[in-house]
Amino acid sequence: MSLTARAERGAVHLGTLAVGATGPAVVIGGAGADARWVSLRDHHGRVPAAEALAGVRAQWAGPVLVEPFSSADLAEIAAGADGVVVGADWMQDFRLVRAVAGLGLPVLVQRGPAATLEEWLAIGDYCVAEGNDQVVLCESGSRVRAAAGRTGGAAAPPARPADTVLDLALMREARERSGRPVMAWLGDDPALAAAAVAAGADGLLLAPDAAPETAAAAQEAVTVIGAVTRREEPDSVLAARGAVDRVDAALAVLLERRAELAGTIQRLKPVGGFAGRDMDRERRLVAAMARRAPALGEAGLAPVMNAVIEAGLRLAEERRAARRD
Ligand SMILES: C=C(O[C@@H]1C=C(C(=O)O)C=C[C@H]1O)C(=O)O
Repeated sequence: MSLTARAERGAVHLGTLAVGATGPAVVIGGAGADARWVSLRDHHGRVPAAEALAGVRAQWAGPVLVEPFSSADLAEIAAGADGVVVGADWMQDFRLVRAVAGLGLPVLVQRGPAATLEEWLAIGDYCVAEGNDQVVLCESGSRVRAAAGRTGGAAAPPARPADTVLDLALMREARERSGRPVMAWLGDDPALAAAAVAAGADGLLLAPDAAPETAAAAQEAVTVIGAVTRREEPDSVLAARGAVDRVDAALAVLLERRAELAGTIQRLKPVGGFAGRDMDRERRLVAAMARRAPALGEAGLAPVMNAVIEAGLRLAEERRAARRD
């Protein structure tokens, strides 16, 4: 079975950002993300939505989502945000969810830490019943541990990984059952970014103030792991070049790793470097690769792999010479 899943969600547009389209997964969170968000619950309702939005807009021209504190925030959110976050801690506040859905903005529904798949999907259907089908589902973890060292106040979304465990199987099932784009909440910890992308996440949700390094690590997973596991279907030169750039990023990571491993073999073989070249082994590895790259085939792969192998051997010989100096 192929690892590559076809991306075929009904896309949801957060301003200019398409979530669940045939392009790459998106990152929403702090600096370095594709979109930002702000939670008014972090401020316990003391900061008006318009003020919070203005604060983000002053430093960021892209899409902005807002999690309301109460229904009093909704008019200002409707006037200035590109989407609304239904937080994990109040996913089942039906009155507020209904009012949020009624704004007509895209809604990102975080799964409550004890909510079942059915309860979570029902919130999406609830939005649809309000005439809003612009729904993204965000798996946000189940509470499975004591809330040790939990920070951010009782109203803050659960901070991974302190007390919650992300359920990527549930996220994947939500995607299959609902046909909606799905995301994974990573908070400030990018450790599961690669796993989430590989499990089919259409996006990664980071903490609103996630460190730039967290956003960078999430983007790297979207790029490299996405290139391997997510089949993009670009329909323009620009989009196709973006997709090629992601595949090249993955190739670069693998080529560097391959050169290291081939270098290890040169050091361990009785005769390493160009002098110990084993053309039979090279032909066999090209044949094995051709089974995964049938369109290129052995004829297409052989010159590519010859160049790759020679680059590795040159690097190994340079390093050997440097060790001798
Ligand atoms: C790494 C080796 O040395 C050389 C380099 C190879 C490679 O980069 O894959 C393959 C065969 C040899 O010509 C090896 O013998 O396995």
